[in-house]
Amino acid sequence: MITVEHLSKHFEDLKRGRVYALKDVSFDVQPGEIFGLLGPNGAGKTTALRILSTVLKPSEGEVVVSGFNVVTHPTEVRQNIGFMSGNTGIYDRMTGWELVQYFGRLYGLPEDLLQHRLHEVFDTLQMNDVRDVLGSKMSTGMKQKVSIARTIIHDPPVLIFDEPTSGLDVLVARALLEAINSLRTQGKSIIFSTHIMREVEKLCDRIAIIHKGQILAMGTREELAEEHQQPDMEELFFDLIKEFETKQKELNQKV
Ligand SMILES: Nc1ncnc2c1ncn2[C@@H]1O[C@H](COP(=O)(O)OP(=O)(O)OP(=O)(O)O)[C@@H](O)[C@H]1O
Repeated sequence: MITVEHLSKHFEDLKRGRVYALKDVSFDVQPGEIFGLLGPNGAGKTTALRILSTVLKPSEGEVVVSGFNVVTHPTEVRQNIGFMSGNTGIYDRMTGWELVQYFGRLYGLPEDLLQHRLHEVFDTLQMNDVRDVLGSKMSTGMKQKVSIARTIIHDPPVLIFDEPTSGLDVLVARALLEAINSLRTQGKSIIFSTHIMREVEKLCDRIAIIHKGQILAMGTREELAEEHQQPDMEELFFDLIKEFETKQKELNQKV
């Protein structure tokens, strides 16, 4: 489970001065749920996910992952999460099996448990054909499967996917989304960040629309449609952004 409360993050940028990547963001993700962070480039998605995975520290607010605070217990948080982005690396000179095994060892899994998990993960993801293939010889689809396998080898309760389908063809992307979907049924708490509306519509139980570091709307598809009287997600997305920009402009004119 993940809880994010009043999270803000700013950077001191040489050119732009203080930049708020996140402003007072709150949400939670429950076990067995896929929570979608939907926002355009620069919305703050990556910053939020980096804080969740302890790479960055919050400026304000509190983030708790599986009962551990990201600032005070980063090691425990890292043991409880799996992180996958679009460019999760595959090593040319390792086979699929060797690479996932290597990551299992990095996570400190005892050898007998590791061997059990390797068989389990390769079976579940139906990737025994990649077992002995070197990274340099893998297709994009194979690489993605190995990336997921290395993300889940330590069986973490929380999974974070940052634009995982970027650069993939539709078939590979579809297979990846199906794999993520099956992780939900195993009771994982999953965050899925993307700027692709269709992915969110298909996959996510709840959605937060994020823009310029702020959550503009949050809920299930049905709740969002009802609340904003707009059944079309894409239209809803553009309406919210337009409304936000108009308000910002008015505020700036007043100052
Ligand atoms: N280290 C940094 N220094 C200064 N500004 C930063 C830094 N990291 C992020 N930002 C700014 O914070 C804002 C949010 O960036 P972030 O990368 O989180 O967005 P994003 O939603 O992930 O977008 P993208 O899909 O383009 O990665 C942007 O304005 C970005 O320029």
